[in-house]
Amino acid sequence: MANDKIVVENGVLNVPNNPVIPFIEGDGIGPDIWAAASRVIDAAVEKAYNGEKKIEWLEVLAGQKAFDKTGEWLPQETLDKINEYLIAIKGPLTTPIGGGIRSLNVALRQQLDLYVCLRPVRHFEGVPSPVKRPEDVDMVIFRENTEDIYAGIEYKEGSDEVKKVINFLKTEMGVNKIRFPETSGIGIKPVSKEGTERLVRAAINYAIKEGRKSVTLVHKGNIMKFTEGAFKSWGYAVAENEFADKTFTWNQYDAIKEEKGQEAADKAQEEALSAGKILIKDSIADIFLQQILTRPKEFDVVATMNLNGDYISDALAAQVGGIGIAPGANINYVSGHAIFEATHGTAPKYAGLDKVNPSSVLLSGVLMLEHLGWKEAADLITASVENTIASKVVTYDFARLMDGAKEVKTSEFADELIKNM
Ligand SMILES: NC(=O)C1=CN([C@@H]2O[C@H](COP(=O)(O)OP(=O)(O)OC[C@H]3O[C@@H](n4cnc5c(N)ncnc54)[C@H](OP(=O)(O)O)[C@@H]3O)[C@@H](O)[C@H]2O)C=CC1
Ligand SMILES: O=C(O)CCC(=O)C(=O)O
Ligand SMILES: [Mg+2]
Repeated sequence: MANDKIVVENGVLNVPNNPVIPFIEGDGIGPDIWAAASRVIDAAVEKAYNGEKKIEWLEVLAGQKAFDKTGEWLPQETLDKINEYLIAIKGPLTTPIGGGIRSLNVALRQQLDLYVCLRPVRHFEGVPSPVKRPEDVDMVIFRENTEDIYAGIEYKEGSDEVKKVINFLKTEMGVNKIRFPETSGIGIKPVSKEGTERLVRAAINYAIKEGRKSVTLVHKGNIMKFTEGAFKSWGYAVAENEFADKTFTWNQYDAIKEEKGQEAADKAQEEALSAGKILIKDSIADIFLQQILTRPKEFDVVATMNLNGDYISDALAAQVGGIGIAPGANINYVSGHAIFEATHGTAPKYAGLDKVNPSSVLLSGVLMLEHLGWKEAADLITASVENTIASKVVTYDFARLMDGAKEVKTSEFADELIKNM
């Protein structure tokens, strides 16, 4: 069987029938969930296309497995292979806290410039949830993936570097409000116009393509004016400059209100929305976290910076059953590179127990199949996840919250998904 490369031509993916797709198994629970998810993906592809299409998986190393075999945490060969084959999928990788190596997950996103972290959040019927109407949650998070405080520009307390930075801030920049300068670590938060524009552009393009109603820019711009506040202003400008005929912004609403009064602004917004325009609005991050719980129906596509997006992803995942079922993708819409990955981490206490829910990495695989245009296979998996959960055969995370559920292992859940396909 001929192996082949996925290529991007004029912005469109060209996917052969036997594409080579690199995978990183991941640390901790990675091997358990990847073994289960890859079996389900293969079964769905086989069933959807009667053997005409098949993914040729290519293992690439990162994390502990890479270190044990090569002495490197993220070998150049791994980056080269993903670069070459364009699309990859990965399990979670461990990041030590408070020292040690920087996040390999973040490094992969930065080095391949995968500027969008796409995390759709929807409810599957029957999945236990802490909220009354989890079905009201149907949001798609566009998290900026390459900058912000998450970029890892940090200087350790007591180091020569931090002394230099603090001295520079004091003497060159007139900063006199570092409360304990002798014992502070310093983190730097770069947020750029270009980085914001490409993220918000991707979110609006997605909203247009998928017939979504609004894009909410989430920021803490009242406090961090030139990073998060600028994100909001640059975001509105993208909508107004590049999507004028397809969007109506709260910025425009405010301008009309100022000039002609509230009634005129309400009327303009109503007319725009009934003409099918997408509402571009914004929300300060703290109240946003309340409102996604109390009024989730008001939110649709969400565009935000890296750290906010990290918090929001796990908070929203909780509302629809937890991170065991929350998928994700890291994408560069220009180069065509993408790495699909679970939202959760390595859950070390469950490593090797064949216990956890493989749905997060599996549904990331569904996103990947959709991205490849292999919708039939993607739909088979989605329907099987729905049916299997409805039959109450689930892993521990759901079983502990469901009455009358049968708890199964990770591998058994995969068997059940394949059987129900
Ligand atoms: N993209 C990535 O690769 C990510 C990597 N990480 C890394 O993972 C490591 C551990 O992080 P931690 O903060 O503990 O977060 P984790 O997401 O690894 O685990 C936290 C808890 O979430 C639940 N959980 C996670 N995955 C699953 C699953 N597949 N099925 C069911 N439940 C699940 C478990 O809850 P319970 O205890 O209630 O059963 C688990 O104890 C860190 O090194 C961190 O840096 C973290 C996030 C993303
Ligand atoms: O890289 C890590 O260890 C954590 C990343 C993370 O939490 C995320 O991307 O959601
Ligand atoms: Mg996270």
